[in-house]
Amino acid sequence: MSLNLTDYGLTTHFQQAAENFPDLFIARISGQQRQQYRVLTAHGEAAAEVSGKLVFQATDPTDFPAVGDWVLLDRADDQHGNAIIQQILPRTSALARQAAGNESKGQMIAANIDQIFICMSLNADFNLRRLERYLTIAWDSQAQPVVVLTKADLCDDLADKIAQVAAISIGVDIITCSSENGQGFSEIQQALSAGTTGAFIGSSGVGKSTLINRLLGQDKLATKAIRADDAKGRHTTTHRELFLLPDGGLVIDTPGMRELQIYTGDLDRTFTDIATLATQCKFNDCQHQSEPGCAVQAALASGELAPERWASYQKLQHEMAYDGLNSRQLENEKLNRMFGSRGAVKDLRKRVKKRH
Ligand SMILES: Nc1nc2c(ncn2[C@@H]2O[C@H](COP(=O)(O)OP(=O)(O)OP(=O)(O)O)[C@@H](O)[C@H]2O)c(=O)[nH]1
Ligand SMILES: [Zn+2]
Repeated sequence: MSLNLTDYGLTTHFQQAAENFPDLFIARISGQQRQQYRVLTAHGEAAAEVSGKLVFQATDPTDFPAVGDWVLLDRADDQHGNAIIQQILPRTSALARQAAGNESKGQMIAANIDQIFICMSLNADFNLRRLERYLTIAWDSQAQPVVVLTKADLCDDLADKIAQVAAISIGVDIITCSSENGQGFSEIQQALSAGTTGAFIGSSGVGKSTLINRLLGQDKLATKAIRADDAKGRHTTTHRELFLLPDGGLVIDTPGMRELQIYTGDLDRTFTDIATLATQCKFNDCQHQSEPGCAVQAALASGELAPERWASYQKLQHEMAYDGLNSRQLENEKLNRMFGSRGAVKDLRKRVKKRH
């Protein structure tokens, strides 16, 4: 079997990065179970594991490959044993979460995602503060967020709900959909164009699996109703976590995505209104508490800034702590490390810490 990796999202960006290593073979991670990886190569799907050198050099869980990563293998297939992953190519985006039991280390959920579809249902799950939280995670990953409002069939004040969402989703497209009547599906398909990779995040039960199955044209993912039957052993789980859609887009769906908590975030992108206000404060280092000439406090007093939104901002700011580094900085840090500049990394950390 042979695969055209362009179908699986290979771009000239990654191709060029791989050309620096003419003896190695490019592949994309399509599944992971602990240390065991599935990869897509030009020759088809193969089993792979990371090299000892990669393990030895790793200083952080995010140094390990994740689903969606483009990697370099020592061989083109696994006919003579697992392919060995020698290198991870620099990521264009990274979705990470806090590693279990570790406050300062990140764990990769998925890499090289182009669009993050933030799903929120128009009935029980509707919560603007939660949306701000997901937007913050999405912006930070470097992927483009898209808001997907699900279960439109269960909503009778659609225009009002959309207006509320639009007010806080600055720079983001909003798609309204329903799996009951197919509304909004073509818009999602358009946003997930051929060769680009999407991920669906959002609370449990908002309809992510239902949506992905619809896009796939078949029931590959167990929805809540089906999972209840799982105890009877009717459905075997696949290790595949990267799916090719009939229309050419790709979807990454990993278990970690379903337990996404805030870990790093880009607050300035989610709260551009507050970021703009802050530039108008009298003091550069204004903490927006009781300083004279604080534009944020003034906006709160005049009603221009909603107190719930300000509280949400402060809460998220408080939760985010990774030596103050966001995902982009973490990736840069990784590049430095690849070029052996440990000193540079330490300096970066120190600089960022000072700033906060
Ligand atoms: N009325 C209505 N129900 C829906 C729609 N989409 C999904 N559902 C139902 O909502 C329930 C949850 O859907 P899932 O697709 O399993 O939700 P999920 O987001 O994948 O949930 P997790 O896997 O727990 O993260 C199921 O019973 C679906 O049938 C919709 O557009 N309209
Ligand atoms: Zn201020």
